Formats: sequence, C-alpha cells, structure tokens
Amino acid sequence: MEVVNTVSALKALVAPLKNAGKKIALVPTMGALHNGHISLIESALVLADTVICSIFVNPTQFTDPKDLERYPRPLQKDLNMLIGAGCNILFMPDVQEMYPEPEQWYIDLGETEFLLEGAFRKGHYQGVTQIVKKLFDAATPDVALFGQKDYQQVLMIRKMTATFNMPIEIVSCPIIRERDGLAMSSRNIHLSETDRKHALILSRALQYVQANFRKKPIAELLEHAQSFFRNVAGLELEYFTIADGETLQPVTDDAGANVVALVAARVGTTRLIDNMILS
Ligand SMILES: Nc1ncnc2c1ncn2[C@@H]1O[C@H](COP(=O)(O)OP(=O)(O)OP(=O)(O)O)[C@@H](O)[C@H]1O
Ligand SMILES: CC(C)(CO)[C@@H](O)C(=O)[O-]
Ligand code: BAL
Repeated sequence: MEVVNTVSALKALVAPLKNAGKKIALVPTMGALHNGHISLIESALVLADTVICSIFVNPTQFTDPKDLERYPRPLQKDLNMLIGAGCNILFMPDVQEMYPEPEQWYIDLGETEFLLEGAFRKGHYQGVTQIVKKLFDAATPDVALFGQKDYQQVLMIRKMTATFNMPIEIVSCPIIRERDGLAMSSRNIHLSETDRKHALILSRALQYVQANFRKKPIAELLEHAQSFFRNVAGLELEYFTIADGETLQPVTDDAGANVVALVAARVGTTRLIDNMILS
C-alpha cells in the first residue's frame, strides 16, 4: 500500500492510472478503523481497479470541540487493517494542507440538511460536504463508498455532487454490526461496560420497529420504540423517527416504499446513531 500525505503526491499517483483507463474508488474515513470501514474497502475492491482510503479527522464537521479532541487516532492499527484488506493507496493529508486559510463554505443542501443530525449538530453537513468536495477534487474517483450508518450523510453527499455536476457514483454500503446488533462505530471505544449494554437499546428499538412495520400504526411503533429509552440512567434519546428515505420527513401510516427508521442517543458521554431500512 502506498501512503501519501499531500494532494500533489496523490494526484501524481492517480493521474497515470486514470490515463491507463483504470477505475478509481475512494473510501473517505476519519480513521480508528473497524470492520465497517473494511467492508467499504472490500466493496470498493470489487467495484474498481484501485482503491484509495483517506483518513482525515475533519475539524469543520465537529460541532463539539471535546468530541474532536478525543476522536481516536490509532494510526498503526489502521495501517495494518488497510494493508490486510488490500487497500492500494492511503491518503492522509494534514489540516494545514486541507485548510491553508480559514475559508467560507456554504452550499444549499436543501431542507434535509437541518433535520435529525443537522438539527443536533448545527453546520455538520456543511463541514462534511466541504471536506468531501476537497477529497473528491484530490482523488478524482469514479466511485466513492459510504456507510448507510450515516444515512443522512449519504443524502447530503449525493446532493453536493449533483450541485457541482461531479461525475462520481456514490455507493451506500450496509451497516456492519457487532454480534449482538450494535452498529460498529469508532466512538464505541468510549463506551463503559454499562454504556455498552445501554448502547444495544438503539438497535433493539430499531429491530422492534422493523419487525412490526405495517403491522401496527406508526404512532404506536414510535411510542413503544421511544419507551425503550425512558428511565435508563445515562441514556438520553435525541430522536427516533420513521421517515421518508429521501426527504427524511416523518411518514404516516399510508407511506409507500422507501421508509427508514433513524435514531440518535447519548450513551454516557458518547453520542451514537443507527438506522434500519423498513421498506
Ligand atoms: N458499522 C458500519 N458499517 C458500515 N459502514 C460504516 C460503519 N460505521 C461507519 N461506517 C462508514 O465508514 C465511513 C467512515 O466513517 P467514520 O470514519 O466516521 O467512522 P464511524 O465508525 O462512523 O465513526 P463515528 O461514528 O465514531 O464517527 C462512513 O462512510 C461511515 O458511514
Ligand atoms: C465522510 C467523512 C470521512 C468526511 O469527513 C466523515 O463524515 C465520515 O467518516 O463519515
Ligand atoms: N461518521 C460521521 C462523522 C461524524 O460523526 O462526524
């Protein structure tokens, strides 16, 4: 695996590959890799000739400075995992290169930006689209892969690429879970033993809704799913919604296809998200 730290070094590697007609895939990450990330690399290897993984903990998408400060950065382990997975190129730019000057960035991502994650992490999707645009410009991929775990993120990135007419296929990959159902996340490392038990409530509530969708009214599903989170010390529900998979607006009982249940909760000091597609 080639490791490059600058945009110019990345472009120098990628240009001859593109000239030779090779298909390039990009898997953007913030590091602290787990099997969810590795599944993206594996899917990328199927879709493309060369797979680039980026590791960059992007300051502009963090709304909580403590969250940024304590974001895990186990570099050696990440390198070993990427080599084991067969990744071809690791791009690890530094903050100074990605943001040489403080810059203005605003793009219209539509109303969906302000719902769910966007409501709890103000400006988050401006920061995400800002860095993903820079990563796309640097890597010039044909295809980029993201996890369904960050469901709303995939919608926002599709909107951004459409805005800039970027000819990049955006692929959403299934959520990889621990054996007991907890969605893998770099932030799981912060969970205490008690938090780890409470964290399971997110996937359990989603599973309940998935198993009972169209069997019970939406209001009843929501009430019961939300009740899973009540009176659990150290567990704080931020949202649980059953929404249209494109607009993320809440659906009613006559909803057709493309419905998703999404949840976010604080478990101890850690904020977790998860979702399941219902139809
Ligand atoms: N469990 C998972 N299954 C599949 N893809 C995942 C999973 N977790 C994260 N991803 C995807 O990996 C990419 C990089 O995510 P990121 O580096 O933020 O990891 P993360 O585990 O989501 O970390 P955190 O949630 O703590 O920010 C994103 O596209 C994300 O959706
Ligand atoms: C896409 C991403 C790498 C942009 O920083 C990040 O939001 C993530 O890890 O999902
Ligand atoms: N996994 C999405 C990146 C973030 O939480 O900031």
